[in-house]
Amino acid sequence: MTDSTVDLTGVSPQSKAEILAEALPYIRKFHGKTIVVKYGGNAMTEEHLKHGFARDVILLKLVGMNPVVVHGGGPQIDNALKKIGKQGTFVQGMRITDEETMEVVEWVLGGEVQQDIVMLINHYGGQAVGLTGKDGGLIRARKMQMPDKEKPGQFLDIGFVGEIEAINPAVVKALQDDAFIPIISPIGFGDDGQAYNINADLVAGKIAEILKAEKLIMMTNIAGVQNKAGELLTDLSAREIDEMFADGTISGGMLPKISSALDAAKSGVNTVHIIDGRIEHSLLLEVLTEQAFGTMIRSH
Ligand SMILES: Nc1ncnc2c1ncn2[C@@H]1O[C@H](COP(=O)(O)OP(=O)(O)O)[C@@H](O)[C@H]1O
Ligand SMILES: CC(=O)N[C@@H](CCC(=O)OP(=O)(O)O)C(=O)O
Repeated sequence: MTDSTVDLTGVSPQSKAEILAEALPYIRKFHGKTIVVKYGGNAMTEEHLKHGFARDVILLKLVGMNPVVVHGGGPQIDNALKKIGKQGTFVQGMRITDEETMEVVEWVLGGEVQQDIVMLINHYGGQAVGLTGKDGGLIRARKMQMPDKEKPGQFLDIGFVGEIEAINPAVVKALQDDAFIPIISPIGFGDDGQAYNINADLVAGKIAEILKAEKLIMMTNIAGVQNKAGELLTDLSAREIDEMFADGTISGGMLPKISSALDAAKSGVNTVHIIDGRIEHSLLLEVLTEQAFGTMIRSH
């Protein structure tokens, strides 16, 4: 048994068959549809989760869906920064990115993390191709203007953090048509060739929107969005999200996540989910079963 294999010895043949049969309507419904998966750095901290994820993505592709993976790597960047004696600092969920940090970000995201995912998917028999925003002009970015909450009308300088100016999905579409699985690193490029560090949730949301994805699934390190009392909210409307932003219930990395989830839902992505990527095969559970899971973001 490999470390990504679930032990089914106690499960009866009948139950195994039922699990497979339950997937059939979902396979039919999502056949030929694009599923954008945001694979957060916190959902890839354990080796067995990475193996399980790679196999899940291949399975979705093999049954006729078009998975597109946008990966993060926040904790992995933090580890690399620690090695050079630097500490990661965030403002409203965005990493302050000086020149040295940008070099680390490019190396960790576009190198280590992306190649790790590509290698695992290929190891299990899929055909993954790694892309950064530079490839095929995929992500054009500019320096992010971050409003200073203390000084209305002014902006904070958070370095080489980018916001998306435009997405050119041609390269992703070409790969999809050719049975490849695109693995996208959230690094954008300015017209002058400057690389920008973009929060992976923003890239995933925008890619889902541009590709007219059926689903956007954000895999993170928490069961879903919680209210002030710490209870899991199984679905959230735009109005509820506004209230939670206003009263501070949503903070840190959840801020860009919810914003881009809501933008994607409003822009026509049919279903948007925030799920717990620490659960083995959470991706399959979300796409192929009736299991209610995580938080669904509604556009109205
Ligand atoms: N209302 C909330 N509900 C759930 N998580 C929240 C909330 N507000 C802030 N968070 C934080 O957001 C984190 C997820 O964002 P982040 O760490 O950026 O994840 P990822 O690396 O997967 O993008 C959670 O682990 C949690 O600490
Ligand atoms: C600007 C900014 O904050 N960029 C992120 C990019 C990686 C990311 O988003 O990773 P997760 O999805 O694992 O959080 C960062 O530097 O951490």
